[in-house]
Amino acid sequence: MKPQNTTSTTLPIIDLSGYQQASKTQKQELAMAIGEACREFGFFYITGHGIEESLQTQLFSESAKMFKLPLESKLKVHKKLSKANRGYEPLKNQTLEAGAPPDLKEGFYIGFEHNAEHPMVKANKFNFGQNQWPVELPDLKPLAIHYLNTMTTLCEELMSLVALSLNLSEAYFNDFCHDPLATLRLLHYPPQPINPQENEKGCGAHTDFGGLTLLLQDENSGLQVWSNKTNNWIDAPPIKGSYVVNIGDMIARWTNDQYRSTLHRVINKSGGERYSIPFFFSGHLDHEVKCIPTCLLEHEQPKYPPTTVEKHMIEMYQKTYGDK
Ligand SMILES: O=C(O)CCC(=O)C(=O)O
Ligand SMILES: [Fe+2]
Repeated sequence: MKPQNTTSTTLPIIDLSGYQQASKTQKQELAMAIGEACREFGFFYITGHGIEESLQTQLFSESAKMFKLPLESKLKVHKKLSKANRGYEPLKNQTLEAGAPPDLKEGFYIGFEHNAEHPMVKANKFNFGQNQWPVELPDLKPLAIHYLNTMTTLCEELMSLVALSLNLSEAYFNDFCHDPLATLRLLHYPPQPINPQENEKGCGAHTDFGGLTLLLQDENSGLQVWSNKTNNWIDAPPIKGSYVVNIGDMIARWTNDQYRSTLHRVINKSGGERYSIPFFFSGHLDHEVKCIPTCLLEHEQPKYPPTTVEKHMIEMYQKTYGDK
């Protein structure tokens, strides 16, 4: 159906250095660059984001240790034992591309460490609850929680730039950003088999469900992004220290697809083990997601009915996990 070769087109790289001290004009310039990338690709890299490389390296190191634990240890923290989808998911547990074989990846889900008294936990909100931590790795918890908090702040900044890029006030998405669902996912991809089943790959073609995804990759390529312009897959190779940022379904719904929630997939042809760490910023679960009036062009109708963050997230988990 779709050509399998990739082109050498590259995704834009946006340097956020100096964002904290940026003038209004400088913020507008950054916002313009983000807007352009969101319209054309729905994907871009960020550098100068302020997340220290040593933190990224430590997290990769803990992640590799976690996946190297005996299966028996990992199964003790299987995500099916958690009410909040936290913990380990074995290889081939999720099918991100409908009709394709299950994904050749294993993962580990981490969220904010809220206690049972937190209002969102008490209200049984989707994916709010306790984490599960492998006893063998005492350093993982403080590191991952610190990383989650830092990434959340970065996403708040990016959401205010997204707002500016749409000619909205910088604070437009503040309610969305309040008490958000934010998920860290440690991923491990074994090498692509020499004789894969038809359409079998690390991660099937999919769009991300939430607001923003910030992906940290190790040195191994594998991520490919669909380009509507060239009708082809574009490689998104790792750039040391950077994040690949992509727009999730909610921003596409808000903007009536002016900003793209773009298909992407992973084929780990590196020959070695590939590790990646996506951070999903999904926002406040009760937030309504419906077309922003100023994003509707003349004579256009909203393409998607209004929904809430929570409804959309539940629907997407059901779609990709089936009864698992
Ligand atoms: O591992 C990657 O490079 C991408 C992962 C991804 O797209 C996802 O988890 O949604
Ligand atoms: Fe994704």
